[in-house]
Amino acid sequence: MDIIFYHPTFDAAWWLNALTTALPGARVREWQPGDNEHADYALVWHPPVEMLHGRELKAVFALGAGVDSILSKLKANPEMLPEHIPLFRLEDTGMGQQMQEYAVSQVLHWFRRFDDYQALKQQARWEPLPEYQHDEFTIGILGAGVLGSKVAEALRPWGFPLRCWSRSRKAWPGVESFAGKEELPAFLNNTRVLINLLPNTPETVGIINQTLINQLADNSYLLNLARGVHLNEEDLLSALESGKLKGAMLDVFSREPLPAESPLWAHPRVAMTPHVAAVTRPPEAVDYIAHTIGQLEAGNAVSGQVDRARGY
Ligand SMILES: NC(=O)c1ccc[n+]([C@@H]2O[C@H](COP(=O)([O-])OP(=O)(O)OC[C@H]3O[C@@H](n4cnc5c(N)ncnc54)[C@H](O)[C@@H]3O)[C@@H](O)[C@H]2O)c1
Ligand SMILES: O=C(O)[C@H](O)CO
Repeated sequence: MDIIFYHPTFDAAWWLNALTTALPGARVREWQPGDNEHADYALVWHPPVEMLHGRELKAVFALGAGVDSILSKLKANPEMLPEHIPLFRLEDTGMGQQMQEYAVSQVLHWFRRFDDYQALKQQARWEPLPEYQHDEFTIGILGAGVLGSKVAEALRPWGFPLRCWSRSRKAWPGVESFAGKEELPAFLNNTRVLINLLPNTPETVGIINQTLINQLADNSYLLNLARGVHLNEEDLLSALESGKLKGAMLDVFSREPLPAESPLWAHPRVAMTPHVAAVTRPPEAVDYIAHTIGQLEAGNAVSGQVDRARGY
């Protein structure tokens, strides 16, 4: 079996070695421009069109959870990967735990009013504030997939009312499930902390805008862990200005790296990280890909295949 690998920043030597160990007998090589030799599988992130074009591959694996960048490339270059070649993505592979850590720590930060105490400290003010109550801190998770479910699971023991929104209804213990566009208003009503874990699709671009934010509880908080294009950054700034939103924690931005002139950098109620909420963990990713290839070779059903028409 021949496997080609391409990632703009990962240590290819490490991956080649790990894949060869996990798939004994496989010949794994780093793809280089001009390499048109046979391959059965391709492991990629931001691949050049010519890497995949014209190949009769058994499958392609995207080396991340979100497939928006490869799907938009495929839209512009459909010949790059014919529809009959399946595209897989990473499901969890350690990202779930990272999202849990991020979400739990940030929700508790807001719930315990550390943002307020930080602001008071700037003014050298010693001022105990009233406690927030769990029942006034409803947490709504947009996107109830692999990562949304892990975040819900980690938040459950903390006693906050939990709800999720997705295309189809979920039956998760302790989580109220809302499904489809028609139930979005009910999901937003009274939500105090909105956590975004949707995929980037034509239906979800710009979803966190003024209309959506206005339906949240007053003094609410936004945690964007998915993609920058989900959020209208001007509407966010207006909502912070009006007081509708009390704070935002952003990991992803409409332009990355965030341009120096963005007002988000200096905003006192916006915190941020540089798209690191959940990164690909190579050992877990290799295990997952090796297992999936083994299942595909054995003709067994596997999960993680991207539905190109749906966009995720
Ligand atoms: N910031 C980071 O570091 C980072 C890391 C990993 C993933 N992500 C992002 O997180 C996203 C989610 O990952 P995942 O593995 O949980 O994806 P997933 O495909 O398992 O889950 C997606 C969820 O969104 C819901 N959904 C999709 N379109 C919808 C629509 N139009 N209306 C309602 N619900 C809709 C689905 O029903 C599903 O519940 C990824 O697509 C990626 O963009 C970000
Ligand atoms: O989708 C992912 O895996 C991360 O956001 C990296 O882009």
